[in-house]
Amino acid sequence: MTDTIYALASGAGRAGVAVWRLSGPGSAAALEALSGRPLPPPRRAGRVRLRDAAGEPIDDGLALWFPAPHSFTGEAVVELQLHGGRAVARALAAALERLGLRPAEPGEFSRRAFLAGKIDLSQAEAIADLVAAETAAQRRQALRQMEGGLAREVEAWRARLVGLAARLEAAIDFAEEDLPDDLIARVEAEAAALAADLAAHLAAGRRGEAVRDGVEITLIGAPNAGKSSLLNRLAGREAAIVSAEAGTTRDVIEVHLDLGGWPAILADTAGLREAEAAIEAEGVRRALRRAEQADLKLAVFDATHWPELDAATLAMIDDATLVLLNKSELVTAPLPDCVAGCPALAVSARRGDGIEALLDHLALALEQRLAGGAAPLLTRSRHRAAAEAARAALDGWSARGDLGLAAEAVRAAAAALGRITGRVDSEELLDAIFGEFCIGK
Ligand SMILES: Nc1nc2c(ncn2[C@@H]2O[C@H](COP(=O)(O)OP(=O)(O)OP(=O)(O)O)[C@@H](O)[C@H]2O)c(=O)[nH]1
Ligand SMILES: [K+]
Ligand SMILES: [Mg+2]
Repeated sequence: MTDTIYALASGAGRAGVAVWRLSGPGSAAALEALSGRPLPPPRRAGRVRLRDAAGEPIDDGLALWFPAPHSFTGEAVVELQLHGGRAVARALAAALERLGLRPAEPGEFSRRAFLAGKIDLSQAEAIADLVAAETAAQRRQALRQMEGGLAREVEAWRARLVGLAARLEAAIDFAEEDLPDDLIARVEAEAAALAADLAAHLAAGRRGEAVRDGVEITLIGAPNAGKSSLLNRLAGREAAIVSAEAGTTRDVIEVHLDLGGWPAILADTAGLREAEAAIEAEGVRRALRRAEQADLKLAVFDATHWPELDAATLAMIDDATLVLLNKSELVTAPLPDCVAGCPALAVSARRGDGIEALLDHLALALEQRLAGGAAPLLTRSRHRAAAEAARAALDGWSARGDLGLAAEAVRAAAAALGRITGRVDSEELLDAIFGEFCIGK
């Protein structure tokens, strides 16, 4: 028999209200035992006073009972709204464990919902994404997927593939001369159309992954150009150490930014120079590696040196670079708005000059990168791998050769797509997906 699990579903620590979730065959009996009263009517909040087995009061709150199968997990579920204190939490957990319930594993509620067929894998992933969403774009994307946007499309693709496989298999049973003339041509045209569809979704999926993960923006520049000061200014907090000493930053320091609703990960790096000390040299290596993988680079120069510019930084500039001339408040001569073919902004991390313009520029750059075209449905590398496998199975096959092999390729494509929604799955895959959830989800 399935065991009954419990978890604090809201954040731990002090809070006005904490939400607890119980799921499994023993959840209703646990509520009756703790409240000493009959269950409230299904899906209606009822006031409860909870006591442990010794009659010691635990808390006073609200309880909701969702009889199976009409619940999130498909099992009998009880939700409790109690006060969010540590002592209440400890007392309730102890009382539930005495009643035979056990703490839920991360993602276990969603896993049970998946196993009960309440949601598919892509929807389960979307729940985790929604909980982790930091920007409006991430929230919108996660909601679309949670409401079945990707699952519906995948099922439509699979249905088309299953139809093709059926026609190919029927054709195998025809004698060569009885094969309808255009059958093979029609099957091939349809498979090509589907492959093109997948290719379009794969291209859009790059945007989907970038929205989920955040666009990588990396600050580079000579020591003391003011990279860490700019990071702190953009983050609105002292995330990185700033000092007048050249070579202050060594490790890559990341902050998450919401740029006009679009997500970015801004990284501060060690100042570029021929470092003598081993630790700083390692910092410079990390800076270079990070800059290479960045979606967008912010090349920071000390404007007081203008028109002289640091050569190591200039060498890193490419068409995905924005030049920042920092410490502009110290300069009276006019500064350029273009450096080495890249747009340049005069800014002052110290006074805040030009920071609004910088934020606007970044928000626009992200919008150009992430918006436009159809809303992406593929949002994870896992989805991309499955869609790419399906497209590969459809690529370069021809029903003119061997009908059996062609049918096989079409079935392989359908199976690859099925992995997105969990039609074809393994324990391992489920562990990987649900393991990244927080407890109580
Ligand atoms: N006047 C002025 N000073 C600034 C400005 N931005 C940074 N500084 C100063 O420049 C010095 C270096 O700043 P950091 O932010 O540590 O520079 P960095 O580029 O991160 O330096 P490293 O980590 O050593 O590579 C500090 O003394 C800052 O206070 C600015 O806009 N104006
Ligand atoms: K410094
Ligand atoms: Mg620094």
